[in-house]
Amino acid sequence: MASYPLSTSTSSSDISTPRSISPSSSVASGRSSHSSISSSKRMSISSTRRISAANPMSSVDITAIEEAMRMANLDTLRGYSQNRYGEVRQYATTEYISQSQALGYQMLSEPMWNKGLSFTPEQRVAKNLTGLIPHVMEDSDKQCERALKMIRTRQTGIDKYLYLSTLKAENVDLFYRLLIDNAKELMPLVYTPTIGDVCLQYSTLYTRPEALYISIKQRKSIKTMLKNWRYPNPEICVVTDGSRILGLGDLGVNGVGIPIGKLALYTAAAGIHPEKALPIVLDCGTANEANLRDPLYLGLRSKRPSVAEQQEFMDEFMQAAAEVYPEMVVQFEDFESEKAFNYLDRYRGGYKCFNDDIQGTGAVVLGGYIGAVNLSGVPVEEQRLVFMGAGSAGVGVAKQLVEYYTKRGMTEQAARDKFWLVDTKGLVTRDRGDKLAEHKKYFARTDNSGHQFRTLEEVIEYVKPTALVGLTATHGVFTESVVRALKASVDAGGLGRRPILFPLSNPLTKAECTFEQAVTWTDGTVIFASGSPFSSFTVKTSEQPVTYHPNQGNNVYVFPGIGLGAILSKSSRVTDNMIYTSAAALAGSLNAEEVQKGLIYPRIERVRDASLIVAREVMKAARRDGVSQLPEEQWLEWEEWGDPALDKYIKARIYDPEL
Ligand SMILES: NC(=O)C1=CN([C@@H]2O[C@H](COP(=O)(O)OP(=O)(O)OC[C@H]3O[C@@H](n4cnc5c(N)ncnc54)[C@H](O)[C@@H]3O)[C@@H](O)[C@H]2O)C=CC1
Ligand SMILES: CC(=O)C(=O)O
Ligand SMILES: [Mg+2]
Repeated sequence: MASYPLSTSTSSSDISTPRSISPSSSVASGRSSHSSISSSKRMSISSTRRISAANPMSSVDITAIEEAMRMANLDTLRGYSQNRYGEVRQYATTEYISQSQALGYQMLSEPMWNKGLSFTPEQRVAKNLTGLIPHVMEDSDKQCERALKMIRTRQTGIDKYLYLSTLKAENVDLFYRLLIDNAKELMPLVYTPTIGDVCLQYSTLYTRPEALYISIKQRKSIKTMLKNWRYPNPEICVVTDGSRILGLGDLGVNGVGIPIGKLALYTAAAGIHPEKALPIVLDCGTANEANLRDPLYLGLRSKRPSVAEQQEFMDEFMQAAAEVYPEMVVQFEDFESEKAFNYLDRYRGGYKCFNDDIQGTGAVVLGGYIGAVNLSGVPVEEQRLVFMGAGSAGVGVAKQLVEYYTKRGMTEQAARDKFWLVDTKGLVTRDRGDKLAEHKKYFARTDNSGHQFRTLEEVIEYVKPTALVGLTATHGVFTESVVRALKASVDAGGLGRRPILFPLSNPLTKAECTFEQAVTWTDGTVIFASGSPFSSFTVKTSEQPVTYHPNQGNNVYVFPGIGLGAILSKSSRVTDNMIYTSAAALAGSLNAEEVQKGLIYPRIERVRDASLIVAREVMKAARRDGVSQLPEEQWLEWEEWGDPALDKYIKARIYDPEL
């Protein structure tokens, strides 16, 4: 057990000092005063000044606090202080019972400031923490070891998730240190697949708010609700209306687990500061009968209103968000297909926004496809792709791949002809007889000579594809006969060509087939990527066992870098080129070991490295498209020094938890 001598000297380094991100001059404003505080507990400006002068939180800028109070029209102060950016903000938790004790408890109860057992002796004395935490001082490794031990003793994914969630609510640095250093083990807990189970039960599991919950019933106060967010000036927001959560359907407000999880990955994978991440669920009711019947359900107990009314609400949200947080990039997540396409078209010209399911998924699959084609032995021009699923993800991916082909010089028509999309009614054709959703029309085939192909087997027999992509949210649709037919159609000439098989639906229970099935049914030749992670699979042979490694084809490899790139380049819009570039950057981010292993994505442990490369290239694309609002001199300087200068800029601005 580590021990240390207690010293009475105070440290010059203050925990509240900004660390890795450049200071901002913005201040919290517009908050209401808390008149319920008894007068004995109130602090006047002068007492604040006295506290600040007397105690070691000496970096607090009194002028800025006074300015914040003036703007908020406050005559009493309830715990304003500065965060790491130098921004003034309000403590939600502060009840000043006595100055000396309050300071220590504040440090421990504020998750962004709590350093657990890492507080140095100097900090413990300076912050009046002595006696409030055990004597031992531990580095981050030791504290992570304890947390990992606790996680591993828990039996279910949800129990592990709940432990992690509590940790995040208590000690943000420790949570992110743990997540970053143990990405392979822990990412499936805060993200897919476990987050799917969490969303299904969110209303029962709920213990504390972690997002903004904006209901259509309170649509006139969206701005007020946005301003009520705990931290000032968020830079990235992930918003859903819960209408298509992973492959689990309409979960209503329970879908909020997705924005929370995605933003945890923004921090872990791209170093967006946790204070700058804003998860939002727009509650418009739900079509989910089980939720509507659940007495514990936390959302509006009503069916969704008309599409037009939901759109009006979305219009109001987008306007309010841009007004309250003009710098914030908005990521649309898990909106049901029609809305997903509509909102992207509607807002992308006027706001800084992108759709992760359409554009992020398009980019991540393109990134993996580039590597997969190289491994397959089938030249890219000869590839023929069948997509099972023609929703926001299926169409988004197919369109991104069409762009890839056209950038390689193919005509748009020839590129489009490489794709056969299948949905619940069979091959999507112009003359199928049903009213095709708008987003499917682009890929509707006209070369079917009036014949309608109803099953995937029929489509494979007809198309003879080289690649099969699943985005159906339906487990088991890649049957043994389907996968064997794919293999046969790729390897018809016995040239050792390999099939590309991407069952991409989430969570794991919705994957179109498993990794083990894919390996077995293709005799180990498959090039495989799934949306949620599968384990490696070892086949025992008469000689020595052969282990096959799956890839995870999930938009987590691009959305954090797209968001970070858009933020750091101060982009006024998220352009198609920024999205496209993210795919190319991802494809180029594998290291030699990964290439040698036959992977098509970097190992998930390296997602942070990949995100930084993606962010850098997205920034450059923003500049090329004329949407970066960084000063021209800055870009000229980077041009002289090249990528290392830009990398340095990015690295200096990202969050790296220190304990
Ligand atoms: N790996 C990744 O990064 C991503 C994975 N996804 C996953 O993709 C899935 C689909 O998402 P969306 O396109 O947004 O959903 P969606 O509901 O818009 O589309 C689903 C499509 O699949 C079709 N479909 C459903 N069952 C089918 C069946 N048995 N046979 C043939 N077609 C069938 C539907 O007709 C529809 O065209 C979800 O599970 C989602 O989690 C989505 C985004 C990213
Ligand atoms: C990964 C993701 O965005 C989805 O499954 O919806
Ligand atoms: Mg999604």
